[in-house]
Amino acid sequence: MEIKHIVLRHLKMKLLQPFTTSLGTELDKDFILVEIKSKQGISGWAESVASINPLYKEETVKTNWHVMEDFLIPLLFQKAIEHPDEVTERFKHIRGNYMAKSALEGAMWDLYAKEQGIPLAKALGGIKEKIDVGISIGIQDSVGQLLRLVDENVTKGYKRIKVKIQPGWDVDVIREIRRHFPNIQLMADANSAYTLQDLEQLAALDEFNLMMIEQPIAHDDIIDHAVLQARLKTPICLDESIHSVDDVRKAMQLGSCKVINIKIGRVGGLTEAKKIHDLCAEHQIPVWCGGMLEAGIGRAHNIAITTLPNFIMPGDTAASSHYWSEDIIDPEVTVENGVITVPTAPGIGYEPNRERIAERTLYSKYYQA
Ligand SMILES: O=C(O)CCC(=O)c1ccccc1C(=O)O
Ligand SMILES: [Mg+2]
Repeated sequence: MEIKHIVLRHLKMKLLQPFTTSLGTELDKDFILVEIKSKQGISGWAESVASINPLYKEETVKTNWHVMEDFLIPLLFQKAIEHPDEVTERFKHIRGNYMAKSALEGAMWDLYAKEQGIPLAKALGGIKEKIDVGISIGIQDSVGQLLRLVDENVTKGYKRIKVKIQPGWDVDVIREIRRHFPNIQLMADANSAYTLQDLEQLAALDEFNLMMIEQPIAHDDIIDHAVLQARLKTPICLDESIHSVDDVRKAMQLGSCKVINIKIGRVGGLTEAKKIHDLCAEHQIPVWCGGMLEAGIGRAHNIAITTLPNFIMPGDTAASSHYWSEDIIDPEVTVENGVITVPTAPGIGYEPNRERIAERTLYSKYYQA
């Protein structure tokens, strides 16, 4: 792959509904869109999942821009890259900054697949033509409102319902959902809202047959999670705590979880995501693809990685229309009865819509190789 230039764009998109978690409420989505153009005129695309505030993880739009501009892009320009796996190697000595690395690496993967003339899913070793998806529902003003949303999305066919929980919005809420929907695949995500002090409250969730509870305690912990998992029947799924295949190995060794949420951005890219997938498959740990309220290009990357065989559980990759009045790709991501048909065109398989991208761009900058 021969890079001609890289374009970074800061986009802002209005969410159709506010998204509330234990971390706060999101009304808009700010993100960096990466376009890497080759000398042959092909563009590889990816989104960074870093948001405007350092609430979910430390990275933000601004820190990503700084790290990409001052460190990662110069490294990409240093010498040619034959295969996207080399990007991870090239970035290895730069600590952390997973989302920044992942956005550039993902654009290189898209470019690579397009140069090969194959779908990104295939380039990654994916095998599924269709993927099952679920939906993530934020904290609501009332239980009645939440029940209406669960009903709406179960009716649409989503294969698994995830609800956000926090102290004061947990056991009673889950009990109500179960009373109305005894048989749905249901799970809860706490985004680190609890500590080991809340053991009783978390153990009270055991009677509701949840598929899993996601990241109940600290964002940087795998030790207390192991203590907690030993006391819970409900499987723990780690999200925030996992940045690498080594993190997963250690979490498995300690017994910190039974399921892994793979987010491409959180683990530094598709190459690392694949490694995590493979290690989990080897140890019969199911994985699923998390979401970060991505626009269409990030969504397309999530769809591609989900085609790998050990993505056994439905992911958070809902339809474009769940988030946006208009997405930035053609066609939009659509979900039929909880299933997405994986695109077969080369690369991410959806066409970025330059007009809509320009309308949503607050700032952009070119970097010449
Ligand atoms: O619909 C989605 O993209 C998933 C939404 C979601 O749960 C989420 C969104 C933003 C940040 C963190 C999380 C999470 O999985 O914890
Ligand atoms: Mg989560």
